[in-house]
Amino acid sequence: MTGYPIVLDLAGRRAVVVGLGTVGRRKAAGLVDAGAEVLGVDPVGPGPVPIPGIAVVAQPYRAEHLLGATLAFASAPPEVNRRVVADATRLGVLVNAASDPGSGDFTLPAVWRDGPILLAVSTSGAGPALAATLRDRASRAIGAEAGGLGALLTELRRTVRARVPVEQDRRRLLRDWSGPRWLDRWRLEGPEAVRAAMLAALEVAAESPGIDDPDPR
Ligand SMILES: C[C@@]1(CC(=O)O)C2=NC(=C\c3[nH]c(c(CCC(=O)O)c3CC(=O)O)Cc3[nH]c(c(CC(=O)O)c3CCC(=O)O)/C=C3\N/C(=C\2)[C@@H](CCC(=O)O)[C@]3(C)CC(=O)O)/[C@H]1CCC(=O)O
Ligand SMILES: NC(=O)c1ccc[n+]([C@@H]2O[C@H](COP(=O)([O-])OP(=O)(O)OC[C@H]3O[C@@H](n4cnc5c(N)ncnc54)[C@H](O)[C@@H]3O)[C@@H](O)[C@H]2O)c1
Repeated sequence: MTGYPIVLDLAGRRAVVVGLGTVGRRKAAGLVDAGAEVLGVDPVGPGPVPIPGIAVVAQPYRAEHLLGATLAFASAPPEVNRRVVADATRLGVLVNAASDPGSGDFTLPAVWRDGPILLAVSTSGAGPALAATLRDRASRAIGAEAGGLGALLTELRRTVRARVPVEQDRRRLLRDWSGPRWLDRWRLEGPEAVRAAMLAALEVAAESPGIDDPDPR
């Protein structure tokens, strides 16, 4: 069985990472990338290369460290992780268990981000290194244009909603701008050409409702 993927908004929410070794540091860095408020717990402290953006409690793990957490990550030695999983479960905090994944609530996919685009690949525990290989291959297939095009769409979708009065026109524009030809055009002609063409189509839809795209390349 595979799990249920969701995209969590962790901004301003606390994630507690117990154990800041190789695995815990990777989890903590990914959480910072996602905007979480990260608390690391490790008796050794932050280690020689501190992770920017995380707070560290230099103590052996205690259940109190989980208070106020939205997510917990058990990435210490297995005997500590078992306690983290038990405490988190009792407190209703969802927990990732690095040493015994089946005992926790969720596992992590291999991730690629570019602007608003997020690609996540899971092998459901079959092979984490394979997840990273598939992630690398899929991100190359998506290409370097997607992040820029995504960011432009974030901006233009707002303008479309504000300025294009006819729903059919709005839908036609937004569906068209999500087609693969715009990725190709971004690569061949550059971001400014794409932006100008989209703004021109937006202008037509705003000023002359019901007219087709004048630039349907
Ligand atoms: C994808 C990624 C995300 C992340 O953690 O950020 C991730 N592991 C990564 C790397 C990685 N992990 C391991 C290796 C060494 C090679 C190997 O063993 O294959 C490498 C490769 C490397 O280090 O390059 C060893 C390992 N991992 C787990 C166990 C325990 C077990 O399987 O029982 C063991 C054996 C430990 C031991 O030897 O005792 C368990 C889990 N690792 C998962 C995720 C979850 C399943 C995801 C899935 O199946 O898709 C799961 C179930 C739980 C979890 O941690 O969430 C990240 C990619 C980083 C990136 O490149 O972006
Ligand atoms: N999920 C994965 O990808 C993956 C990969 C390799 C290993 N593992 C498992 O993850 C765990 C961590 O692996 P690692 O390679 O990062 O190990 P590591 O030895 O590098 O790190 C473990 C950390 O836990 C800390 N620690 C020890 N006792 C603690 C306590 N009482 N409270 C808080 N922290 C404490 C240690 O100081 C150390 O920094 C292990 O249980 C291992 O079996 C998971």
